[in-house]
Formats: sequence, C-alpha cells, structure tokens
Amino acid sequence: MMDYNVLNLCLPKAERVNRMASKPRAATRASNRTKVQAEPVASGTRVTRAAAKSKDTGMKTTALASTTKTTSRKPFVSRDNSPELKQAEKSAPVKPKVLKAQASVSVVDDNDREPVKAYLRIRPNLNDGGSTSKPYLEPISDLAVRMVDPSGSVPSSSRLSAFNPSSIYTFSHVFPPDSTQPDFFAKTTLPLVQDVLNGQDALLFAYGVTNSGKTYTIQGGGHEGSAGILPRSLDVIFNSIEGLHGDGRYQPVRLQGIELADETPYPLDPSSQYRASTLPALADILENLSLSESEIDSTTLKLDRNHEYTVWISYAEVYNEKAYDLLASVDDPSARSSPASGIPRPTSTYLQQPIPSQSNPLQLTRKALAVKPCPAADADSSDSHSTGRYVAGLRQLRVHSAAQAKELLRLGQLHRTVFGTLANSQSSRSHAFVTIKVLRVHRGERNDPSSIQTSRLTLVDLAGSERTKHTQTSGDRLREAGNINNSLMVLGQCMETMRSNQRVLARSLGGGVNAGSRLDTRDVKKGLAVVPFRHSKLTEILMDYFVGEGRVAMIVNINPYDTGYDENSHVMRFAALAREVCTTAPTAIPRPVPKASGKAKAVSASHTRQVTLSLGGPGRKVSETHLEVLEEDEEPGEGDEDGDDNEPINPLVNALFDEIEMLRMQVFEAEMRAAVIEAETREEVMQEMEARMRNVEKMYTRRLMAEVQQNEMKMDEKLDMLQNSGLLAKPKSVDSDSEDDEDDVLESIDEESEVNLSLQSSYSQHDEDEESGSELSRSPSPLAGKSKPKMSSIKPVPVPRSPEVIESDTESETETEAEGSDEIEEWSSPPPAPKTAKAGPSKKNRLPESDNEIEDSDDVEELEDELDALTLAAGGSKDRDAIAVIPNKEARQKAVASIPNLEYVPRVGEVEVVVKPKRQSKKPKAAAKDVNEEGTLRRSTRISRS
Ligand SMILES: Nc1ncnc2c1ncn2[C@@H]1O[C@H](COP(=O)(O)OP(=O)(O)OP(=O)(O)O)[C@@H](O)[C@H]1O
Repeated sequence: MMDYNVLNLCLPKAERVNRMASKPRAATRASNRTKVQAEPVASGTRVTRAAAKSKDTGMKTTALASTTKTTSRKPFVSRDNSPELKQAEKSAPVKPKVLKAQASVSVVDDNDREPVKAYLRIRPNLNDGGSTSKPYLEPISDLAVRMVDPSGSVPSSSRLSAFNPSSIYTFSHVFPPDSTQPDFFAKTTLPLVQDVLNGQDALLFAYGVTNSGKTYTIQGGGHEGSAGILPRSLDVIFNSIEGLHGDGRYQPVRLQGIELADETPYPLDPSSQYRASTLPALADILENLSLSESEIDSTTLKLDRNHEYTVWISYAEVYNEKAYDLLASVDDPSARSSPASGIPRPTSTYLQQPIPSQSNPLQLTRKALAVKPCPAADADSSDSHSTGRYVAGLRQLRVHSAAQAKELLRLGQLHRTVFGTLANSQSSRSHAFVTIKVLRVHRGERNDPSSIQTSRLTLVDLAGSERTKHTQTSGDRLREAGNINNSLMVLGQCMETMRSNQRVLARSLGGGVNAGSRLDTRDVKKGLAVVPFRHSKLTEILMDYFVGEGRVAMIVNINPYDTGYDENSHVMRFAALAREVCTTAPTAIPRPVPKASGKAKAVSASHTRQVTLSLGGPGRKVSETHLEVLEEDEEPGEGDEDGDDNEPINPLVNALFDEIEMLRMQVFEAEMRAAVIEAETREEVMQEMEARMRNVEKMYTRRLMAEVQQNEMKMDEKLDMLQNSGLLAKPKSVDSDSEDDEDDVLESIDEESEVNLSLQSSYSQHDEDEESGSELSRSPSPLAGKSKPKMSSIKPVPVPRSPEVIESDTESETETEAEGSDEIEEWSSPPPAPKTAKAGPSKKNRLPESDNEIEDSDDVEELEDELDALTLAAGGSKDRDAIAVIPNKEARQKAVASIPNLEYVPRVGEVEVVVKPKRQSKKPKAAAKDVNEEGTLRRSTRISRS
C-alpha cells in the first residue's frame, strides 16, 4: 500500500485525480487510515549568487476560459525537466477545478510546473532603532541585490559573514525601499488573485526577521495608500465578482470539501450583556490597532460572467506550535449592520467583554485546534489529490463585501494581538494564515454541488525569525522564539529535502534511460528522503501547497539598516533555496512518513499566560489592565468532521483494499515501464539517426575537399601547359614597378590563401613546384593577376587564330569544349574580342576586364569562384587533365617539340600522338579514386587534330 502511495505521487496530480475517480468512497476511507503522508519531490531553479537570472514576468494574464484537455502521459524523462531550464516565463494555463467531474479533469503537463517565486522587499530607513545608517544591502538590478557584510574585514563569528563579505542574491523581483504598496501588490499578488478567481490555489508567505516589514506588506500601514496586499486582494476579488454573487447554498469544509451550508445561525453575540456595562470593552483598548479601511483598490479583473461566486474567509494562527482560530469568537457577520455604513459588521465575543477591575484579571480561554490529514473523500469530490492537512474546526465565514471581510480580519487581528503580541511591543510572535476561499459554480449548475469549484488564496504572515542573543528573551519569550525558529527551520528543511529529492529523481530517471537499463521504482524510491512536513504545525498546514498544484510565492522582507546581518543572510539563503523548489510536483515519489510520535501531543498541556494591556491611546491617560490567556490543547478527535479515524477496521475490507492498491501499483509500474521503454526507443532511434547524419556529413566533406584539391592541381597543370606551349606567357610590357606588383600579388594570394584552408594546400603545392627550380617559379598566376588591379597591365601573349582544343576523351565534356575553346581563343587573341552572351563565358566565368571589376574580386569566395571559372574556361572539369589550343599541325608540332617529355597520344583514328607526362605527383588518392571510378580521367593530354 505504501508503494502505491509512493508511486501514485509520481503521476501528474490531475492524473492521480483520475485514478482517484475510480476509487470507491469506502476505499478511500480505508486508505486514509493507512495512507502515508506525501512527500513531494520538487524540481527547482538553481539560484546562484554570481549571475542574475530572470524568472519573473511580473503580472501574468491567465486565460479566463476554462478548457479541459486530455493529454496522454508523457515519458518520465520528459516529465522531469528542470524548471530552471525552462524558466522561461510563461503564463500558466488555467486549470479549473471541477468537483466530482473527473471525466473532464485537466491533465497537468510539464509546463505547469513552476518554481517558487521569491520577491525581495527592502524596508526603508525609518530611523527606528537600526544601528546602521548605511544599508548593508543594495539593489543592483530589478532582480539582484548585493549584500555586504558591514563588519567588513573584521573577523566575524559567523561563517557566512567571514567567508562571504559580499554576496549577490537573485530574486524574481527586487522592490527597493521606495516601492509603493499598489505597485508591490500588482506585481506579486494580483496574478495570484486572478488564479484564485479562475479556480487555482495560491500561497503567498512573507518571511523575514522581526521588524522587517512583513505585517506592513500583508496588512498595510495606517496612512493613505498604505493598504497591504491582503485588503487589496479582497478589494479586487469583490470588484471583480460584482453582480456575480452566488446564493451560498453550499459552504466549504476542510481544504477542498463542500457541504450544504449550515442552517444554524452563528452563536448569539453574548457581548450585549457586557455592553450594558459601563466598563470599557477590550475592543476600546485595541481600537487604534485597526487596519486602514479608507483605501480601496479599484482594480477589477475580467471574469467569466456565466459563473457565480461566493467568498469565504478563515483566519488562523500558529502560536507556540499550536493552531488557533482567530475568528472563533466572531459572531455572525451578516447578522449585524453598522448604523453608519449599513455594512454587516461582525463582532467578537472576546473583544466585547468589559475589562474588569485591575485587581481581577480578565481570563480569556481559547482552545488549540488539531491539524489533521484531509479525508480522501475530499479528493473524490475535487480535482485535487488529498495529500494536505487542514486545521480541524477552523471556521470559514462567508463575506459579502470587501468591507465586511476587512472588518472580520480586523477582529482576527485584534484577537491575534490580544492573545499573542501586546506583551511584546507589537511584534508578531505567531504565524498568521488568512485564507480567502472562492466557490465558483456555473449559473446553470448552481444546484449541483459536484459542479462547484473551490480555490484558495492563503496569505501567511510568518513570525519574525530572530536570534535569542539579540532579543535577550527569556521565559515565555524564549519559548516563543524557539518555536518560531524551529518552525522556520523545518520549513527550510522541507524545501531543502524537496529540492534534493527532485535532483535525485532527475538523476535516477536520466541515468536509467541513458544507461539503457530498466528503471526500478524501488531503487528510485530508496534514494529519496522524507520531507519533514510533520515536524512543525506551520509546514503541516502549508504542505498541501507544496505537494499539490497552484502557485507559491514568497516575499522576503528585509531591513538593511538593522543589526541582524547574519539573520538576514539566513533569510536570503532561505529565499535562494525556496526558488529552487517546484510547487506542482507530478514527479513526487514520497517515502512513507513515520506517524507523528505522540510525544508532541502528550507533552503539550494547557498554558496560562499573563498579558498586560494598556488602556487608552496616545495622548490619553494610560492605565493598565491584565488579561489571563488560557491556551488549551487540542483534543485529538475534536473537529474531525469525518469522525472515522477511530472506526473499527474490518480485516477483510482492509485486505481487499490492500489488494486493490497492489493491483493499482502493478498497473502503474507497467505504465512506467512502458514509458521508460518508449523513451529508450526514442533515444536509440535518435542516436542512430545522428550517427547516419554524421557519416553522410563526413563523406560529403571528404569529397568536397578532394574535389577542391584536385581542381587546384589541375589548374596548376593547365597553367603550366599553357605557358609552356606559349599560349600564356609571362608579361613583359609592364610598368616599372611591375615586379613589385607581382610580388604584392603573390603576397596577396598568400594572405588570402590563409583564409581558406583548402586553397592553402593548393598554393603550397604550387609553391613547392615552383621552388623546384623552374623558370616559371615566379611567374604570376592568372589568379593572382585577377586579384589585384595592377595586374591589368599584364598583357596576354598573342596566339594564332584557329585554335585547336586539346580535349579529354570524356564524352560528357564534349559540350564544354567549344566553350572552353572560345574562352581561350578570346583570352589569347589581341585585342580581346567582345563577348556575346551566347558564345562567351558568363561574367563569372571569364577573366576580369577592367580595374573596377578586379577591385571587387578580392575576397576569398570570389577567388574560388573564379578558380572554378578558369577550370571551366580551360575546358576542363574535374575529369580533364588539360586543354591546349594549337592552331594547326605545324604549330602543334612546334609546341610539342618545345615541351620536354611531351608525348602525343592520338585519338582513335589519329596518327600523331604527343603525350605529356603528368607533372602532378601528389594527387590525393581519394580524388584519383573518385575520378577513376567515373571512368573519365585520363592521365595524358591528347592533342586533337585541327
Ligand atoms: N515599506 C515600508 N514603508 C514604510 N514603513 C514600513 C515599511 N515596511 C515596514 N514599515 C514599518 O516598519 C515597522 C515594522 O514593520 P512590521 O511590523 O511590518 O514588521 P514585521 O516584520 O511584521 O515585524 P514582526 O515580525 O515583529 O511582526 C512598522 O512600523 C511598519 O509600519
């Protein structure tokens, strides 16, 4: 059964949901009893200090239309791409949640996975006790900051500051001290609000040391324009659903569950009896702590107007490792109306209590709530696998307007203040979770609970991390600090484990496929570590966001004027770690989580604290009153709506469930094997194709090189022949500096030849030949002549008319003979005859005629072209040895006689034969082979009859 859980979490979440769809309800219950907690494996983004990597696209616009897609599962290899590589900023498509509509559940693909976003917000200098006037952190771009240890070279006890006096950290976005609340909201939270209205879950938490601005960021300040992201989110939600309110027939329960709305009214407000008293109420003392209400964010998002929406709020805190409902004592918010605004206003049982005489402290009692695993039944009715845990008994209150919601939150905040923070200079000593839940249903299906989509936006104001050595705390405060630091440490550990699990998984999958071996899930599983979500209440509650779908963003608040450089360094490193964690984790393969030892619960006991409240605000006479806060432990079974945790287990039923799960595991393993085989096959085919392509490429390269060399050598031979036969002589009538020019030309050729390796080999061959002592060694090459304007002074040697063509015996080249003949005739006849388009060679294939023309020809490419042209003009292709134009028999005899070792080879039917031994001795074998294969090369020169 554990194996099934392990493997099941390898699947994309929606696919798991599909699987769950076929799961009988009873089965899920039994599974729930034995099912282990899921540990996700997260892929992440590597955050380096050295380089700023942009991952943020700012506000994303998501599609409003709900589209369902049915995609087949991808091979595991491709499902495990690192998000770092894709970090491509993309808008995640909307995946609406449809309760009990498993048939149309969307499948999550790779592109939906996203690393945690981390936004850095730098607090301005408020001269509020910070020890430094110069900040130790400065933004260097929109995405990166440099942090310099203010202690400089002074040795520090901290390893971090000792070894990294200056570090660069990157974020999804850096908000400098002067950034405004609206801008911050628009870039960080608005996209999440859009997601929630479209059926997606989202989590945003603020992390930072004490006094760094977390609460200011989330809730806001007291002045105009300072409303935080929480009231702004409420404004945007209610602006957007204006006219689209549902009837609230169904209410949310737990994380994803839906049930018929409770008909029972909220408990009657008992405060009326207290209000009859003339004594001031607790609320009067706390009045000046209320949130800023004046400001309303007017942003409106476009929504599908075929849907109806209801909004529900819950507000919980985790204090000293216990979860409390901050709205537990709030009476029905819709039952009362404020006479001033007409807005239904909730009231608080706690806060309406009159403060008794100073000698008698007012005792307030509140009960901690248990955090329980979500029943699998919820997963049946939603597209979410029920891996999360919820605060059992946490009230979710419906709100009809942003103002009402803010009022409710204000009460919750006051409760938080009363129960936790007043005794500590307004500092938040608890983690506060505000969850805005949106229930959405299509108008035509409002009576069908299975059509209701539920989504959550949770904003978490984490308690400030701090070192006890800085706060000098003791007693209760020390205990608080210990718990806070412990829970934050566990959060960091969870992220670290998720990241390393993802790496292990990626390596295993990648290695398995590359090695061509089968992937054994048990081996992979062994390499993964347990994610310690259950080691703290904070991570237990947040767990669903990390193992499930939805986006997670983190706000890092920092006060760079504070003394806590080391603490802030830890915060920065935490952010770097968070950015490497991926939240949608279809590849999660957890190992069984050991059941939480009963130790924590057994140890905890009711705890009474004394809180001193100051009566009156600034400018008023201050008196004090004392509260006694009794914090009762949670009861294990309390608040468990399922109530089936202690249900007696039927062994037969359990055995059947085990068998079902085993079969599921087998199916899954088979699917996984198939996926791996498919990936292997693809890989093999790809490798084979690549090898073939490489061979073809090599072959063509070889041929090309051989051809180039061959042509070069032929060219030399032809030029030699022409010169030897007197058809091309060394120019005599040149300017006074012609010798220098020729040298320049040769140098130029040398330079150009360096550019082209293939040509270089040809030239060096040519040079070698020349060095052998020939008189022609310094004669300019026609190529060289063409490469410099000055060579236009080289005059062709007149030759008699009626040329003969020395042709090869290749039939295929007969056509080019005439053309070659024309070319040479024209080239060698003074003055050069104008060429016609028909008879003459193309511009490309002829020698340059003017200086301007020659000037254009000094790039290597053109040189090569002209080289080819010469080859053609000489009537040769790669199969010809040489062509010489001999005007008549006498001239031919003369020419033959003038060339030593020339042998005449007659054509069939010819009598005279002159054969010139080939000068070429270094012809590459490959080239010779190629030519011989084609049967066209004759290593002799035949002089045809005129
Ligand atoms: N961006 C800002 N602009 C102006 N004032 C700010 C800003 N951020 C924080 N402050 C002010 O700094 C002070 C401390 O901020 P805040 O209470 O939000 O810190 P905190 O991190 O929530 O502290 P704790 O963890 O102790 O609750 C407050 O007076 C707040 O108004």
